[in-house]
Amino acid sequence: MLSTHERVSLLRANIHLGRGPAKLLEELAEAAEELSFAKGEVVFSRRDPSIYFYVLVNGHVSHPEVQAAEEQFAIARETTAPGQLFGWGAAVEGMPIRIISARCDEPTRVLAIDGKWFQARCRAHGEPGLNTLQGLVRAFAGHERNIVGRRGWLSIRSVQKVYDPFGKSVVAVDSCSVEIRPGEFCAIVGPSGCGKSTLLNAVAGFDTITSGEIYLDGQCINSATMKAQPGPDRIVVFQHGALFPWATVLENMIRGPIVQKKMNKHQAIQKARELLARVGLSKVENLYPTDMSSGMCRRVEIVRALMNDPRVILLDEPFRGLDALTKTVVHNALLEIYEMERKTILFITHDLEEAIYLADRVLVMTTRPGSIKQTIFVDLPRPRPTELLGQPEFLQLKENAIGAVHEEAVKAFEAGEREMA
Ligand SMILES: Nc1ncnc2c1ncn2[C@@H]1O[C@H](COP(=O)(O)OP(=O)(O)OP(=O)(O)O)[C@@H](O)[C@H]1O
Repeated sequence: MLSTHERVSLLRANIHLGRGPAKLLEELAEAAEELSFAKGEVVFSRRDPSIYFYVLVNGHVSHPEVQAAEEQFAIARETTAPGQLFGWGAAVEGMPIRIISARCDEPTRVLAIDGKWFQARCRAHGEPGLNTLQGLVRAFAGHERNIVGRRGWLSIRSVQKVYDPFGKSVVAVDSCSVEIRPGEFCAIVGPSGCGKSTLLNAVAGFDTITSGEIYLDGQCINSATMKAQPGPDRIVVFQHGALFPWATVLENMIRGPIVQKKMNKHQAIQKARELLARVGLSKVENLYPTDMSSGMCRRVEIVRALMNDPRVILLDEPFRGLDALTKTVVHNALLEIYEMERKTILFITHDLEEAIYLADRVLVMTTRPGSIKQTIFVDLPRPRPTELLGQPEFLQLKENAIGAVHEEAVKAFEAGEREMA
């Protein structure tokens, strides 16, 4: 625990009070909450991001959304110096709330400050809110300018799901938190029955959760107190495929947007043909699914997912059961679509090689109740050629993933689970 004096020195580094009443800084120091985060944790996962902002005590925090953007930002991509501010709170009056996720890259300690409280105290001291956090305002003004329009930020916060079949409760997922930035390709792996599909269904809005919240672009889409609903902003591609066998590829493509009244028939046909052409599938538009290979059907399904311009694409083991050669083809097709659209993708699989080959980040889940055990950052350049699969850096990542999943699979086995990863 820091003393009040130490806290005041830390706060003074970045919080410039207009008229500088030392009393307010002291009040702030005493009210701030000291929190510790493990490596890989996301600061916002423990509290309402619209209310808090943070002062670094020690450690290292980076901002994946900022890193993802190409332009230069006024905001630091990393927060490393004690006293630096990060996060977004309701500290500044009149500014729209914009959330930036913050990932701890090493064990990190912070002072968490309730922005609403701070705002109220500023008013009581006659401090105009806008002058009090100059560093933060500058940072966010820069960020605000640059990320407007980017969509697909998924925030899963402390999610728990308890199934209660016949009164015998099954805790499928517990304390599960993860931030997926706009345009990120994130794979989830873990032993059988650890809760991967449960999590995906909760994001898709197919199922309720017992506690926690799930946000999409800052808007709550699932929580214990709301009735989750699927929406066209989140498209799911399942392992068993979902093309209508009685309809041609083109009819399959246009059906959704027409039924949902998002497009008229003419617009839908135009969009479908445009998408098929972009991935070299124009020739199959009049074929029926039964006339095509399973690999081709999967490719069509993924392209179909883009018809509604979703914010997030959720894939639940879409390539399970395909032979190795077909998998290579569909992997490349998916990567091509990803390069083209840069949609946020949440991809569930048992295949660790597939996860590393496709994703920016692989999340390893613990055995049931599932939570995030380990994050494997896949810093391999894109586009990714198939030859990458034999290269040492790829094999090293695969070995790390195998180690982490195997450990959990053994635990699952010991706990009496029949199936293994
Ligand atoms: N509707 C349900 N009612 C009761 N228990 C359920 C229900 N759905 C899933 N479960 C249980 O919740 C746990 C997590 O299931 P889930 O399907 O999410 O795991 P998974 O990691 O996707 O598994 P797999 O890799 O085998 O597909 C399992 O123990 C499962 O038996």
